[in-house]
Amino acid sequence: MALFGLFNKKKKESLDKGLEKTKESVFKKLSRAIVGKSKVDDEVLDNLEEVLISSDVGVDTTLRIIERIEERVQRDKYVGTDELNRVLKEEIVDLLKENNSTDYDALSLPEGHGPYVIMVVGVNGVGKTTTIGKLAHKFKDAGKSVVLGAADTFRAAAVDQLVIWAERVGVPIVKQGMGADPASVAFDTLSKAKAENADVVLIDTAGRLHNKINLMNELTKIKKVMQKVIPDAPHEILLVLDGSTGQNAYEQAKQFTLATEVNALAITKLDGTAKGGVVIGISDQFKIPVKYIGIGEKIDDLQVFNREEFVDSLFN
Ligand SMILES: Nc1nc2c(ncn2[C@@H]2O[C@H](COP(=O)(O)OP(=O)(O)OP(=O)(O)O)[C@@H](O)[C@H]2O)c(=O)[nH]1
Repeated sequence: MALFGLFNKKKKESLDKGLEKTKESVFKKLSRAIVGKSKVDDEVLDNLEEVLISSDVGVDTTLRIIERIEERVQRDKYVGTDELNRVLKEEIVDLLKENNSTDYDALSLPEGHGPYVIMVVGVNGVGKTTTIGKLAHKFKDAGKSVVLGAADTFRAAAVDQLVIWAERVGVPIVKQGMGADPASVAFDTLSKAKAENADVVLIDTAGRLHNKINLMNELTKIKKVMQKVIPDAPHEILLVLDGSTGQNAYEQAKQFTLATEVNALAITKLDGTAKGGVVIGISDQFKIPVKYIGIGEKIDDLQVFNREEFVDSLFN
């Protein structure tokens, strides 16, 4: 229990530190929004709307949050500005619950399932390879056997980088030469994982967005070939987005959700940006749960997303 408490404390400290910039910016704006006001009225709500939109929460999600707070003000008759932080936290957590009603442990996999296959997608440079490395480390730490598949064969550097991560974490990797067919790499990876009865497979893919049809065709082909080995693979399509790109991340989410059935999100580089609000907006807008957040470059700087912890860290 004491050890668990220590772990949680460490996790919270890293989260607070990782979200420092967003938090500072939101806090400053919020203080300005309520200056000289003792109760939440229309003017405060207008200001709050501006705060959320300028914090990259997105227009639609902001309006949904404001609507919830308006209802709350009507119901409770009086909401003091000193309560605004608490009310905001509660309403945002409830909103995020709509995308994922149960609190789950992202690292605990279905029992007796065979290899759990995660296909990782996202454009170059968002932190895909790094996220796969960190995730492999997390699963390994949780006692799972992991196999990596280097199906981003478009750039030699991408394979090399994943090899470095595999060595660092101490997990096997399946690769072929540069320019090889990504679907063939995926096939080999799943065959190895199945033969060795591995717990988790993480497949890196090339995320070229220049042509939606190409992207769709490529991802569909990889999936089809995977299903020859494991019929219900991939179990998870994890889209990695760079949180520091703000509105660009929304656009990428739009393109990828049109191209394939994304069912989990990892949002990276939340450290060093004031745009952390994207986590709330993207999850709400696309109705896809955020499973992981990246808050630094080091191996331990990936956290399993917890909406209460996140919102608490942002608005405290
Ligand atoms: N600060 C910070 N940097 C990160 C995070 N995640 C990844 N990075 C850095 O972002 C850069 C790009 O990460 P990669 O993992 O190479 O990105 P990728 O999407 O695989 O890109 P390609 O390898 O070019 O396809 C690297 O320098 C990483 O160290 C994060 O959460 N925080």
